[in-house]
Amino acid sequence: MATPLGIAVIGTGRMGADHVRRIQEVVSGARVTAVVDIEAERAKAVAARVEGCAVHTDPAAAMASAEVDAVLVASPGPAHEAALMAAFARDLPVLCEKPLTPDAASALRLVEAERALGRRRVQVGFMRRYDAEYTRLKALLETGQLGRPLMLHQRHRNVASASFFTSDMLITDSVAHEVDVTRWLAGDEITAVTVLRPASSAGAPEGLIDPQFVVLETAGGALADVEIFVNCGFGYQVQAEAVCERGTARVGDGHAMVTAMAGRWGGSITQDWTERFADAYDREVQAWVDATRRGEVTGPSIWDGYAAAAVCEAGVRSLHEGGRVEVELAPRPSLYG
Ligand SMILES: NC(=O)C1=CN([C@@H]2O[C@H](COP(=O)(O)OP(=O)(O)OC[C@H]3O[C@@H](n4cnc5c(N)ncnc54)[C@H](O)[C@@H]3O)[C@@H](O)[C@H]2O)C=CC1
Ligand SMILES: O=C1[C@@H](O)[C@H](O)[C@@H](O)[C@H](O)[C@H]1O
Repeated sequence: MATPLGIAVIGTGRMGADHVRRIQEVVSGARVTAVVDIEAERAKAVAARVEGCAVHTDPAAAMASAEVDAVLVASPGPAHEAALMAAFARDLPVLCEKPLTPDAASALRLVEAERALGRRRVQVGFMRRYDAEYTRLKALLETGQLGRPLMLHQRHRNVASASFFTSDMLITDSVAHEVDVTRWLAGDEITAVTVLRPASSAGAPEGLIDPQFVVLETAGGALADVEIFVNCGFGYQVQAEAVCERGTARVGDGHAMVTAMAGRWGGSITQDWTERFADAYDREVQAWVDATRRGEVTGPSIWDGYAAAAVCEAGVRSLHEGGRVEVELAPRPSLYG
């Protein structure tokens, strides 16, 4: 394809607007030809920065345009199913922000709909798979030098949660990343989840169960623990340590630069995901554009999105009912290996 890939960006909030900027200024081989938001003024403000960009309030209307070759979905999770079904109706390739959907049933409907098309059309936005530190960890584990991973310790801290954040969203919106990382690094499905509740922080909004402590079990017997704390107040920290048979490997300590000055030693902590994972988002979107222009779909699949949704749903049950909840996955279609 000699002409740039024409992309419709659905949802022009924080992530959508950042992806529009990325496609226009960082990524090669693509341009934004349409933006969509149910808040028309927000979409118009973003479109005003892009020459020749159409504005819509309905995703299906944008997808009907001959200028749109592919779709980037950055609306909230509950709106993803409708947007993806509209893209499937036009057989358009999609990069869908995580979570694929907030529950397993809707995610499975999407797996079935893609399977009915007979080929993959969707890459799910689990961007940590494109982060330099996480890809090095994955590559090291794949060499086998450390032996099998037995345990994975993960920490996920946000400075403060959004006003609409619920206790369930700590799992479905935030821990969804660690669920994907665990499946990806272990190369295995997660079979059970236990969510424990430490005392909630006085810094968290009234009624929000924050922090939470999540234990994931894999089919091969590995254990992963995740501390999720979305009102830690001090910084954005995402860390993972793999404990293997012959050694350990750890990423996310944030020691990219350490300064020594005026009798003090130390570094700074990133404040949010747009800063910590900026390079990962760039690589993720470029990889999607490149694959789409080759007529391929790579990266995290709709199955990965479904599996994460099923694990998160089990986690939400454990949060409310207590105890260990087993994950029930539908049979994996051959399309997903
Ligand atoms: N990969 C990552 O690290 C991150 C991913 N996300 C994901 O990105 C997505 C968007 O998150 P944010 O940008 O933070 O949310 P946001 O609330 O800032 O923006 C969402 C936008 O979508 C619009 N919208 C709502 N329903 C819509 C619909 N049916 N059709 C079109 N537009 C609609 C809203 O009006 C709003 O402008 C979510 O799925 C979220 O989980 C968010 C933050 C980081
Ligand atoms: O995906 C993201 C947000 O939606 C979520 O709310 C945050 O907890 C994550 O750190 C961020 O990467």
